[in-house]
Amino acid sequence: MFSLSLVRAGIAGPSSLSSINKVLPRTFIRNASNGNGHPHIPVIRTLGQLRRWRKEAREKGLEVGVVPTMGALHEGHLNLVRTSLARHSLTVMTLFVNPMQFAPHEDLSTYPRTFERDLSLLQSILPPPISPRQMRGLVIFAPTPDVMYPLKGELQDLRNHKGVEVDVRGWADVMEGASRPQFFKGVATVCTKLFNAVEPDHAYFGQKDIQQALLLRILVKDLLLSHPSPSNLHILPTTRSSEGLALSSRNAYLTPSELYVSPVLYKALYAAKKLYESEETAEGKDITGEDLIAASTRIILDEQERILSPQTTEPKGKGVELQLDYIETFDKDTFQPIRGPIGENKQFVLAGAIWVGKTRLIDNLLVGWETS
Ligand SMILES: Nc1ncnc2c1ncn2[C@@H]1O[C@H](COP(=O)(O)OP(=O)(O)OP(=O)(O)O)[C@@H](O)[C@H]1O
Ligand SMILES: CC(C)(CO)[C@@H](O)C(=O)[O-]
Ligand code: BAL
Repeated sequence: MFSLSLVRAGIAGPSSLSSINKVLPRTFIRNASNGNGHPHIPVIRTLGQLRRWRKEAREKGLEVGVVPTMGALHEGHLNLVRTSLARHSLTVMTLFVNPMQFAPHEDLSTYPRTFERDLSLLQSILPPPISPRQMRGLVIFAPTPDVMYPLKGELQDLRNHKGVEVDVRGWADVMEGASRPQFFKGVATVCTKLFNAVEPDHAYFGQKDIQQALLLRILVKDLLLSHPSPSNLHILPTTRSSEGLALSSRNAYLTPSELYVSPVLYKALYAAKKLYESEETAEGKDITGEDLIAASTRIILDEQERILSPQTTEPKGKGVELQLDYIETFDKDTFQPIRGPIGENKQFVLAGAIWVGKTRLIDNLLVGWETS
């Protein structure tokens, strides 16, 4: 028989659903019985429910992985979940569009919210239960803003915010932090709260947001967190479309013409990485950070010129407004920009952000190292 705790954790089979229906509060088992033959995924809404679930997992000695997201799921998110499911008995996907990381002029109100679709996608990747020993469990933690910010006040205009803000000073004000000054404060604050709430043994983030993931490693180290520990905060590679575009929830904003143009950021970063890695420059050892930035920038400016040119014969993407925000080369540990000759065996990040129409896209490539 399946035990109640296994059912609660989402790792017991559908035959046990009637028993949890009797025992668990309705909010906890929302969507418990979906009738579509897929495994159910419990949706936890409150801190109390989450803490009870976590206590049981600890008492049973079950390892917990967390995948923090803002929903509007795509294959990049699903890969994070698959990895956590494969490695740990239990996985919590958090699904919370965090107001604090959006400045008042940013896209909080239009950010895609696709909860029912997200749930179906997650159901479709859960392996069918074979035997209790082989089962893997997934729950969703989808709190309201009042659960995450119990003091309730202003969350976007931080001049008027009262309450705790977590600021990873020295790492949060360059690249993404320079373009979006309150972004990392919001991310660091909400992730500290999520880590306190879930107490995960392991946490999974995507390389697509490399600065965010590396900054969070610094956060857990500097706050002496053990759940997760810095070495258990994992960064998984970026999932891309066949054209190279990094998958992103905000890609949903792009028109077909904009989608056509969008892989230019990846192509620009890739060209600079190849330039650095080419034998010619490695032997010369004198290629500079500025050279790599210039090589990437050139590709974006050329594409900008091409799509705006009345002479262009390629209709796709024609007229799309492309705007470079930044291209940067930076040290993976200090976030300091790389300037002057890079030399050999340097570990750094090539990253950039562009506006495609009204949508801001980011991407990066790692040079001389890999994430883990
Ligand atoms: N293409 C991707 N490959 C791997 N991980 C990804 C990818 N896209 C997002 N992630 C990761 O998923 C987690 C949740 O990200 P989030 O919910 O913000 O989605 P997103 O696609 O990054 O959305 P946005 O468009 O807002 O940037 C983050 O750790 C993020 O780095
Ligand atoms: C880490 C995160 C879930 C915090 O809100 C968000 O920034 C994201 O989805 O990358
Ligand atoms: N993936 C990062 C979330 C954001 O841009 O707000």
